[in-house]
Amino acid sequence: MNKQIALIRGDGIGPEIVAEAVKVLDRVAERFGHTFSYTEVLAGGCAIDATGHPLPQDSIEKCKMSDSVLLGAVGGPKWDQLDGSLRPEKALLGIRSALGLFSNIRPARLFAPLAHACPLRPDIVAGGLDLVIVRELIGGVYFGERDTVLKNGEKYAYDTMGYAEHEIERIGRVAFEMARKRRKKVTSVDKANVLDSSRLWREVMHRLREEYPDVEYSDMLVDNTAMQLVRNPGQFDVIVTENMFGDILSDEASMITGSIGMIPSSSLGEGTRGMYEPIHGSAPDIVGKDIANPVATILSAAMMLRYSFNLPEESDAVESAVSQVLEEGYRTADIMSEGCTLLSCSEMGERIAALV
Ligand SMILES: NC(=O)C1=CN([C@@H]2O[C@H](COP(=O)(O)OP(=O)(O)OC[C@H]3O[C@@H](n4cnc5c(N)ncnc54)[C@H](O)[C@@H]3O)[C@@H](O)[C@H]2O)C=CC1
Ligand SMILES: CC(C)CC(=O)C(=O)O
Ligand SMILES: [Mg+2]
Repeated sequence: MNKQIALIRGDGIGPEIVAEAVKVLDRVAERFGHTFSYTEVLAGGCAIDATGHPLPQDSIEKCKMSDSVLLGAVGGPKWDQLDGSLRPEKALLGIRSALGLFSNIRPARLFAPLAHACPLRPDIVAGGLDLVIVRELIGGVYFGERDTVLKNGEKYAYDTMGYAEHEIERIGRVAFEMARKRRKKVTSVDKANVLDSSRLWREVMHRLREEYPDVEYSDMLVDNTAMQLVRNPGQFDVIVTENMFGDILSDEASMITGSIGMIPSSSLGEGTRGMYEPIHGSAPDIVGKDIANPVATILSAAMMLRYSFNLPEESDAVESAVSQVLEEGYRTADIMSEGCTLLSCSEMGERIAALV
């Protein structure tokens, strides 16, 4: 199989972790007889430095011409003072929107050997943890009308959260279909006690659940969900929620895996072209030290193999290699525990690639 992959290395630790995922993809290509070729795409702070814009039109075109996109992370303190539309993070929102990637899947799975790294109580962790957050990705407050205006002699800034029925329905379907392949349980998370957009969210979800009588369904308010994720994460199978709630809850859920460096993601729309990225950011505090955890990016590449290229065996091989490395006691600094062997970012990538 020949595939063209757009690589957005981005900023901060982005280039370090993407390099490790590429090592793993190259090993997959070698072992299974595929050809993966890469197109370098500029987006984020590095694109601002090179072109003055976080997402040049040429970058969008390159992504559209590729079979899929692998992204590290964008942003960092160097660009923090820039105005809203010129910020590196806008590149991320821009690509997601330009490619129509409404469905962001963020699996939070505790690998058994990392149970010790999980900050939750052992009795909560016992038996394993495995949930998926299905996050709506191109609507809600990150894409709503916004402005900063002068009001009563002072600055007033606003952002608006809004959803159309069809936007809620299509992400709801993704969640119900996913639940059918898992433990058949959907928790829809909203703030329907306050927000109109959440009340519509709930109305559409309730309509949809009639089509999935085999799936257990419940509503949960987002503040309660934040608490329940720590108190009893084992109660969740598939969580479906709007853009910002999903963003926040998935960072929280990463703690059940031991580290934010462990959660991958896929972002898909109607077709097979997707964008794959770790859920974390550019981690400016550890950039250039070769200590970042590349596993989330490597597992994102595994999701690309499964969902965009329909290569389940190859994807399984990558996930098994990650499991094996962890079982053998190799760790990056963020998941290090006593008796284990500390690896750098690049050593971890090489070790996983060697086991594919
Ligand atoms: N998808 C993206 O490109 C995202 C970009 N950002 C941007 O990244 C920059 C930094 O944001 P923060 O709030 O600091 O969030 P962050 O996720 O970059 O870092 C939070 C903490 O987690 C650690 N961490 C993150 N990834 C890690 C990894 N792979 N291995 C080990 N430790 C890791 C960092 O060292 C830091 O202590 C900001 O400019 C932000 O806007 C934030 C989130 C997502
Ligand atoms: C620009 C932000 C929405 C990125 C982020 O935090 C995320 O997608 O998780
Ligand atoms: Mg986030």
